[in-house]
Parts: sequence; structure tokens; C-alpha cells
Amino acid sequence: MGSIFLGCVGSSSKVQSSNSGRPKKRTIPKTQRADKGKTMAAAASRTFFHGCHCFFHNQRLLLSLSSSPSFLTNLPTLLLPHTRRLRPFSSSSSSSSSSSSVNETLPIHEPGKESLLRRRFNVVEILEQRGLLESLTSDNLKSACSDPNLPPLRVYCGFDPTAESLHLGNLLGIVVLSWFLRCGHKAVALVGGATGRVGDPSGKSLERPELDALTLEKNAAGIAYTVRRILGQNATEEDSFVVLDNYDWWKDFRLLDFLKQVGRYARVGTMLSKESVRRRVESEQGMSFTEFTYQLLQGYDFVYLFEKEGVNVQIGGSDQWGNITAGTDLIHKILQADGAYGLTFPLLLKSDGTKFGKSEEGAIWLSPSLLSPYKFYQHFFSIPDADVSRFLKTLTFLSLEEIAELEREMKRPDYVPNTAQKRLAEEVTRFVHGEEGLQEALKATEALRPGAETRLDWETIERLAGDVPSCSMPYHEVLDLSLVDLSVSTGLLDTKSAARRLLKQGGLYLNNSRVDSEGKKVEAEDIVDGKILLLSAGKKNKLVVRIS
Ligand SMILES: Nc1ncnc2c1ncn2[C@@H]1O[C@H](COP(=O)(O)OP(=O)(O)OP(=O)(O)O)[C@@H](O)[C@H]1O
Ligand SMILES: N[C@@H](Cc1ccc(O)cc1)C(=O)O
Repeated sequence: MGSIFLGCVGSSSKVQSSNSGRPKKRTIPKTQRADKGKTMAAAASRTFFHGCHCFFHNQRLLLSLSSSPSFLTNLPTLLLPHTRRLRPFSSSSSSSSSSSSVNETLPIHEPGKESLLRRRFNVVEILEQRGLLESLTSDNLKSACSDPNLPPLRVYCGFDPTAESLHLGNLLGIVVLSWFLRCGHKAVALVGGATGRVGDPSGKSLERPELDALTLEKNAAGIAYTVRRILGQNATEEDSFVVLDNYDWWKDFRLLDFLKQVGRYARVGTMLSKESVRRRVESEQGMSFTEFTYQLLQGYDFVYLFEKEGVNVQIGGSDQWGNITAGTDLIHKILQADGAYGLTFPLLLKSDGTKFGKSEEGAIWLSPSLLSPYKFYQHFFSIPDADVSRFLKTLTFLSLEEIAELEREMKRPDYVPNTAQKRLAEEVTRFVHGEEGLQEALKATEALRPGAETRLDWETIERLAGDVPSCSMPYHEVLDLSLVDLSVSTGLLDTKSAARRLLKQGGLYLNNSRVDSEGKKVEAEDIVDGKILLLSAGKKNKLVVRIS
């Protein structure tokens, strides 16, 4: 498995100019706020204000909590007035139909809740400390996110349905949304049912292949389900997030209205200067007009969400900077409103420096139907020591103190290898697949460990068959066959001499029990529940044999 690392994690974040594709260290100039802007801002503010929650703490309490092992995992339970489970936005529907998703508006403000407002944890500082902050459109977000006199922020992150599942790279967006939720803010996960039809050119050297409507709908439903599941099982506050689909507001938007309401405010020079456009325009293939317009679609999404849902922060990977600033610019120009922010986080990169994306090879899928919790867990369990600390900071909610302690442990002579990886694998698997998924992964890991005491049953091995190679053989061919021959005829090992060598070294296993004798043959009682066998060559190379 290739190692992965987070690229360009700066010690301090940049505040970038919104107009150019290149980072500049200056803040967005304040536009003059016209009456219309005031109305919008007030409307946005009104919607933000409902259901807000708070943290009863002072600096001392924060410090003492931050030294507890998983203070922010437990933080809502410790500090929030409400500890109810989230109302199942997440499970109320298992698929997202675009028309129903738009009805999932965040609830209306409950009067009297403002009095509960206290100083909040500063989510931007937390992200910065954990290497999850690349750039901000304005430093004002740092104060806006922790000011007790302001309503909670509403933050959104978009995901285009270009595959049926999200992947590890997308998980960063969900983690960042989750940090906002943990710090008392509200979140919107946006599925790009419309933008997925256009294709984001950001970070792509070639035009994306067009997907048919049915595939897009299926993918959108899968992604909405995954985000709801993950945020739902990790949020403790009812009504703190919704999942929307931008097809809902794009499907009836007519071209002439778009040109009048949006296109008129967009400057072609600015659009051309975006990183995603410049690179493609200079390429041999060039860029279609369709993909060129992408930034305006995502830009208008922010305008729409700002106006209708009171969303005032958009987050995304650093490749999204151009699209996010297209949105803040349009909010300034169309609505003449301040108070919209963009925040990007560094991309999770593979060891070859390429973005870990869903259309790349070897994606670590978040959907259990594409990658079992066991395989997901194993991925993190096998991460090189050099990457563990960064992954703990960016993908888990463990306190920095606890991570530092794990780092210290790793340097001790009596350190048990993979202890930190185990913790990482447990935390990330629980976050993505829930406690049940984690237990499934742990059970499978134990069952697959050569020499494990666990008695294997047919169901356990059958479940593993999705994760390891498998084959079928008739009962009469398997019975009495030597293990050496079986290893070769099933393709587990290439040659009989390789099988004999491994057996002598003690590396050949049948149903987790070491095969000691070259003469060992398959007996009726070796066939688990009369249906299945598990062969292992060493720790990692496994094969399931179904008996037909
Ligand atoms: N490797 C990554 N690291 C951090 N964020 C990522 C990564 N890949 C995608 N994202 C973020 O996930 C969000 C959704 O991205 P998107 O839907 O384009 O997925 P994608 O995996 O990049 O798709 P594709 O591979 O088709 O470009 C964006 O904010 C994007 O920046
Ligand atoms: N452009 C984003 C997805 C997205 C779509 C619509 C938005 O409004 C926001 C984000 C991506 O491909 O990564």
C-alpha cells in the first residue's frame, strides 16, 4: 500500500487575495455595504441564530480539558447543554432525491437561546494547530468564529458525485465540518448534482468524461448517504447539519436569467487568472466553455446558500481556492454583502505527490460496500511510522497532548510496533464506520491473524472473502489433497518448492493454524462448517477456498 502524506502544511496559514489564482498575503478589501447587503446580512444573521449552542468554559477549563485524552471527542457531552442524539437527517432517507434534500433546511431560531452564548472554542485556531489550515480569505474569520456575541457560523463543503462513494481525500472536508460542529457551529454538506454534470477542472489536466444522468443520481445518493451517516453518528447536537443538492436550485435556472443575474458580475480576466483555468488553457487540449463556467456555478452556490440558508463559510481542499473565492467575490458584487469567508485545507497527497482523489487509482473508499471496514482499518494500520503523527492530527479528534504522548512512546526502546497505527486505525474507522464497523474490523483482523486462537466459523471466513482473493473447488478434489498441492492449485503460491520452503519456515497456515508437516492433507474436519477453508502464506497473503 502506498504511503500518503499531507502536502504543504504550513505552520501558519495564509490569507490570500481572492481575485488571483495565486496566494497573496492580504485581506479581502471591504466592499461598501449597501442597503441590500444589510438586508441580506440581517436575513443571514436571523437564520444563523437559531439552535445555537455554547461552551461554558474559560481558558482554564479549556486547558485542563485539552490535556484529557480525547477532550474534543467528548467535548459536546461535557460542555453542551444538549446531549441528544442527532435527529436522523442521516437515516431518515437512505438515498437523496434531489427534490427532497432541498427541504432539509436548518431549523428556525429558538428565542432565548442567545442567552446561552459564551465564548466558543476557536475552530480556526484548532485547525491551524492540527495542520488543517492552508488559507483564509480573511483573518476576520478567526475572531468571527469564537465571538460569543455572534451566532454560530454556517459552514459548507461541496462534493461532486463523480463516483458512487467518497474517498479518503474527501474525508478531510468531513473532518473539518465536524470540527466546526464540535465548536458549536452548523454545517451543510453539499452534493453537486448540478456541478457534477459540468465537471470541476481544478487539479485536472484533462476534461472530465461526461457522466449520464442515472449514474450521477446514483452517485449523488451514495455520497449523500455516506456524509449523513458519518456526520450523523459523530454529531451530538440535533439539527446541526443538513445535506443539500445543488441540482435543486440549478435545474430551473434559465440561461438568460443566469447571464443577467450572475454572468454580468463575473470578470473574464479574473476567471482566466484562476490556477485551474490557466493551466488548462495553456495545455494542448485547451478547455471547454462548459468547464470554464464551473467556477461560476460553484460561486453562485455560495451566493445561493448565503442568501437562502445563511451559510457564511465555504471550506474545501486547497485546489478549491479559485472556486471558493469566485463565491466570496460574487457575494460582494451581487449581494453587496460582507461576512462570507473561505477556508481551505491542505490536500492529502499520495507519496508520489499526486492528489488522493476519487478518480485516481487505489482510492480508499468511505463506503463499506466498496471497501470493507476491515480493509479500511488495515490501511491505517499499515501506514509508515513517519506518517502516523500527521494522520493522527488531521484525521482524528484525539487531543494534541495525547498525540504528543504517542510520538514520545514511539521513540522509546520498549515501544510495541504499530501501537500508534492501531490507535489511528481505531479512531478513523470509528469515525467513518461507527462503533459497529470498528468492531467488525477488529474481529476480522483478529480472525485473520495467523496463529490466532479465535475459532473460525463459516460466516467469519465468508465475510473476509470480500477482502481477500477467493476460489471454489469441489469437495472431492480438496479432500485428501496435500497442503503443498492445495497452495499451488489455488494460486496462493506459484510452485510446490515455494510452498515447501514456506512450510519449513513456519509460514503456511490452514484456518490460522500453522501447518507443521509436509505430509499434511486436508481432512473433513478442516473444512469449516463443511463449506470453507482459509489458507495463509505469511501474515498478509490470504486466500479463501469455498467448497462446492
Ligand atoms: N486528496 C485530497 N485532500 C484533501 N481534500 C480533498 C482531496 N481530494 C478531494 N478533496 C476535497 O474534497 C472535496 C470534494 O472534491 P471532489 O468532489 O472533486 O473529489 P475529488 O476526489 O477531488 O474528485 P476527482 O478525483 O474526481 O477530482 C473538495 O473540497 C476537494 O478539495
Ligand atoms: N468543486 C468541488 C465540489 C463542489 C461543488 C459545488 C460547490 O458549491 C462546492 C464544491 C470539487 O469538485 O471538489
